[in-house]
Order: sequence, then C-alpha cells, then structure tokens
Amino acid sequence: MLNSDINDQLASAADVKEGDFVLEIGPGTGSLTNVLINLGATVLAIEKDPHMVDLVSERFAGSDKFKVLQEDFVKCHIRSHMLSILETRRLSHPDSALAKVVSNLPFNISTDVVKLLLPMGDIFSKVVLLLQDEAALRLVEPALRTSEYRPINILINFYSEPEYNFRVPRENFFPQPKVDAAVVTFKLKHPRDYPDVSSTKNFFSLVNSAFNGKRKMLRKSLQHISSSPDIEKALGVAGLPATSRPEELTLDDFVKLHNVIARE
Ligand SMILES: C[S@@+](CC[C@H](N)C(=O)[O-])C[C@H]1O[C@@H](n2cnc3c(N)ncnc32)[C@H](O)[C@@H]1O
Repeated sequence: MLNSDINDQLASAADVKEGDFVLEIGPGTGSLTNVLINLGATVLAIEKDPHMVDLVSERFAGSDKFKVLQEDFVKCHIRSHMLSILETRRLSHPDSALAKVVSNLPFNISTDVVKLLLPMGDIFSKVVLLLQDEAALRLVEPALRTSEYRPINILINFYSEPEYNFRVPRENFFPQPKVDAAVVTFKLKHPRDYPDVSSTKNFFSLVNSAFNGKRKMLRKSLQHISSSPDIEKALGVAGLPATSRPEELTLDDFVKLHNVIARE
C-alpha cells in the first residue's frame, strides 16, 4: 500500500484531467485508479492477479470510466488493445488527445515496461511511473563514461524526454520496503520527431553490438558490421575519435555513426 498523497502526486505529474484516457499497469485494489477516475479520466487497467482483478472490478462496478483486463502486461498486446480503444473513442471524441500511462509498477517489470511503452509515441503522450529510486536514477540521469550508461539510456533518449520528478522515501509504503522509490515522467516524442535514422531496427542493433563489448573500442566490437579500418573511418566522418568506446557516445553520436555506416 502506498501513502495516498503519492497517488495524488503521480496523477499530478501526469497532469491527469477530465476527458483523459489513462492506462494503468497493476492497479492492485485500485487506490491510484480511484484518484484517476475522480479527476475525470477513463482508465484501462492491466492486472495479472485474478484476485486483484475481482477486487478492483467490484470496487468500480458502477463506473463506465473503468475497465480491467486480466493479463500479464509484459505479454499482452498493448498496442492492439490501445489502438482499438482509441479508434472507437475518436468516433465519439474527434478531438481526443493521446493517452497517458500512470502506474505504481511492480519493480521487477519496470525495465520491460519502459522498453515496451516508450516507442509508442503515436498512442501515449506521457508515461509516469513509480520506480525503484536506484533504477530511476540509472534510467534518467546516467553519466557518460560510467558503467551505468547502457543501451536502454540510448533507447530512452531516442523515444522520450525523461524527467526525474521526486524521490518517494520508503516510509510512504506499507509494508515498508528496503529501498526508496521515485516518480519519473517520460514525455514521449511523436514518431515524426525521432532522430533521423535510416532504419530504427539497424540503429538499435548497432547500439546493442557496441555495448556487447563493453570495454572494447567500437572498431573492435563492430567488426561484424564492417572492417576495423572502415569503422575507424566512419568514426572520423562522424567527428569521433578512432579509439571511441560505447560509453563515450551520446545519442547524437550514435545517430551520426549509424548514418555514416548505413551510407557506405
Ligand atoms: C506495486 S503493486 C501496485 C498496487 C496499486 N497500484 C497501489 O498503488 O496500491 C503492483 C500490482 O501489479 C500487479 N502486477 C504484478 N506483475 C504484473 C504484470 N506483469 N502485469 C500486470 N500486473 C502485474 C500485482 O498483482 C499488483 O496488484
């Protein structure tokens, strides 16, 4: 259970208002759901535990602003669920905006959720999550040249503008966990504003390969893509040192390098 003020602050970080459509992952008994509905939002909740599904369905039985699906979020086809809902909704609300995600997440699925939702800027405008504090800092504020800097940070900045909103001390939870949490907002970019890469799939495959050889220089870890001298040349054209390592490259650097290699 979470201190009810934090639920209010989660909803306020997402600027939830009358007429919004909100996806909530793991509503549990529905304390955050209640805040969202009271603010005038319509909520689709995905809950894995059948017992919780019964409890939350009963709690909001009279409301036409709530629907729960009993599914594992990581395995469910959220894009198709959302597209069919938004399509129907647009018929009755032609000006309706993109949906939002607000969730007090089970911490063990937070990375999967981020990877799944952030590329959906055509469906969601904002993803506001309560995460483990350490994970939140790693995802939002990793420093270049540290071991915290990983492919997921490139993914996050490719698809969104992340913001660490505030820390939630462990005393706000019952039972009290051993770690603090934090509220994080990912403002999703619309697909037309993604960095200009010729192939998103090839771009992320290059990023992942680069980090696979964590301590290796890119001229070695990318050898399966091009010969070492060609990678060195591409790094030079992209304005990067021939000895570059993955943790030294920003999103922009990776975009430039990918586009030089793709042109060759
Ligand atoms: C941290 S609790 C959040 C409860 C509620 N949001 C609250 O504020 O009190 C996590 C909830 O997520 C559900 N859950 C865990 N893994 C899930 C998954 N993979 N897909 C959907 N729901 C999940 C759990 O059953 C639980 O109800």
